[in-house]
Amino acid sequence: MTTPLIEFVNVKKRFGNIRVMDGLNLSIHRGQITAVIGKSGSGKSVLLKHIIGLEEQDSGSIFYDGRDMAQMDRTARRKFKKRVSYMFQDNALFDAMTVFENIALPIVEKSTLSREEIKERVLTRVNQLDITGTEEKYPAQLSGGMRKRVALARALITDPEVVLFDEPTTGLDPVRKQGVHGMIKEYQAQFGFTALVVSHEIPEIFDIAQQVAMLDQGKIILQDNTEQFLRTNLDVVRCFIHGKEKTGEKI
Ligand SMILES: Nc1ncnc2c1ncn2[C@@H]1O[C@H](COP(=O)(O)OP(=O)(O)OP(=O)(O)O)[C@@H](O)[C@H]1O
Repeated sequence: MTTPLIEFVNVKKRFGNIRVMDGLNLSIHRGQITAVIGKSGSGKSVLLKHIIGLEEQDSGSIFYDGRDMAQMDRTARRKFKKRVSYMFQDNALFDAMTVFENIALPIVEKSTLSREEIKERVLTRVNQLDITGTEEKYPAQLSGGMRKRVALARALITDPEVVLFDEPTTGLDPVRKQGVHGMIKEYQAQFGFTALVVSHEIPEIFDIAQQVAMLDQGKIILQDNTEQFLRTNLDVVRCFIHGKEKTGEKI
C-alpha cells in the first residue's frame, strides 16, 4: 500500500489524569473513507482535533503526506491547513449569516478571489449539493438535512484534499442519516477527497467506509479494510459492533 496521507505514530496525549491517546497508531489512506469508531469518550474528537492543530500531542508524531507536522514551519502549516476541511457535529453554521455567506466564508477568509469568482464557486457548490434556492435563507429556516448540506458545501468550497467529519449524522432521523451517509459517499467519489469520519452509526457506517479503525483505551486496537474488519475475532471489537447492532444503542 502507498504511504498514508495522514499517519499517527505512537501518539500520546493526556489531559490531567485522563490518558486519551496512549501510543496511538493510525493510517489514513489517500482517496478513501476511513471510519473511526469507539465508545463515547474514547477520544475520537480529540484525534480529529490533532489533525487540524486544535490539540497538540505530548509525544509521538503525526505525518501529513510524509512530513512531520510538528516540524513544519508557519508557511507549510498554513498551506497544510488549506488542504484540510472539517464538518463538526453541530455544523457550526453562523445563524446571523445567510446560506450564501456561510458557504463563502472560508474563501472570503482564506483566498484572494474576486467577488464574482466567489459567487460562481458558491453557486457551483450550491447546485452540486442540491440546495439551490436557499442562498438567501438563514440556517434556522432550513431542515436539519439541509443544514448538513450547507455545512458540507462550506467544507468543500476550498477544494480540500481531506475532509474530517465528526459525527455528521447526530440529531437526524434514520432517513436523513442515510441521506447524509449517501451524500458523503457520493461527494467523496465525485471530488475524490480523503475522508475521516468519526461515527456512532453502527452498522450503517460500514456501508460507506473503505477502512475502519476502532479506538479503545488510547489505542487503535484494529484497523483494516471494512470487509476484513468485520471478520475480526477480537472480542472487544465484536462485542462493540454486534452489541450495538443488536440494541441499536448509542455507545
Ligand atoms: N480540552 C480538554 N480538556 C480536558 N479533557 C478533555 C479535553 N478534550 C477532551 N477531553 C476529554 O478527553 C476524553 C475524550 O474526549 P472526546 O471528545 O475525544 O471523546 P469522543 O470519543 O469523541 O466522545 P463522543 O463519542 O461522546 O463524542 C474525554 O474524557 C473528554 O472529557
